[in-house]
Amino acid sequence: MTARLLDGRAVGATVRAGLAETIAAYTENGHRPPGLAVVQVGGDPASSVYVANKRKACAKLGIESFSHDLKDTVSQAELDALVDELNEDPRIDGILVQLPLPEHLSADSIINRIDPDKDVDGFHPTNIGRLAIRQPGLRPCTPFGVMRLLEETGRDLHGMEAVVVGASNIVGRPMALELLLAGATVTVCHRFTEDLAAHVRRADLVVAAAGKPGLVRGEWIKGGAIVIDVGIHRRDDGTLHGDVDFDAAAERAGFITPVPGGVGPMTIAMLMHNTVTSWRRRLGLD
Ligand SMILES: Nc1nc(=O)c2c([nH]1)NC[C@@H]1CN(c3ccc(C(=O)N[C@@H](CCC(=O)O)C(=O)O)cc3)C=[N+]21
Ligand SMILES: [Mg+2]
Repeated sequence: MTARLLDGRAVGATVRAGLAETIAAYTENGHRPPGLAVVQVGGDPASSVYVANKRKACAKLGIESFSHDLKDTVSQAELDALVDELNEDPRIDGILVQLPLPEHLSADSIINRIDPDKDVDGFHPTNIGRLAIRQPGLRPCTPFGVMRLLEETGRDLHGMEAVVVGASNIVGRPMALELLLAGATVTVCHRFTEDLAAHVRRADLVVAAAGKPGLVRGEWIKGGAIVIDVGIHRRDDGTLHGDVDFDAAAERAGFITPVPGGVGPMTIAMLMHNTVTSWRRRLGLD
């Protein structure tokens, strides 16, 4: 392997340590701690593990977490009422409603209902709009985490040919906006793209976020390119894999993220970052 690893666990830990310091400095001066509300609907085991990890990460930093575990039979009206209550609660700086939601509930309507200044996922149309016009509010966590990882490469993104594979609301599209604002020339590939290989072969930076295991082949990677893998898939043997054929890509890339241990831990770190940003703004600390 020739690529250098972009270690999301290590960079995420650095981000979290910085946040812990900020929180300690202000709470020692008598300010209330940051508060994050985590709403989970139904008891999906994978989701529960993930939510429990977020709570632990919060506690370690000095963020107070408020858990709301709702039955999967909860009505839209009840969920709406909870979001309204959390929007008004002065102890709460961030609201995260774990997705996906059961079929009978509308994720769009919940995302739209969350106060954009408490939308620590960065999913609200206001926050996506702010990003699009370079007035970032709360930035979507996964693309934000990727931008933080890219800093580790020390490379200048200006003029770089960046190819984003996947155009989802929560990763691909905001990722393209982030890279555009950073000065890259951005191509977004998606299900209707005719020759994915041709686009990837030109890329100095590839962000794979299609949700298809092994979609991006190692032989497509340009020598020295940066490869960021947002995909996460569990095989029957329990091992995790991304959207990139890692072993072959690592032979050619300059930098590459592993799965696990790459983008995933950065997403959580940036969720904490957004919670602290929202808290500072709410307390007038900036
Ligand atoms: N409102 C909302 N916001 C989210 O941000 C959100 C969500 N809903 N629903 C579920 C997805 C999934 N997601 C992950 C974040 C980090 C890891 C992560 O840290 N993964 C570890 C591996 C974990 C393992 O071992 O299973 C890694 O990549 O190293 C995984 C998954 C955030 N999500
Ligand atoms: Mg797609």
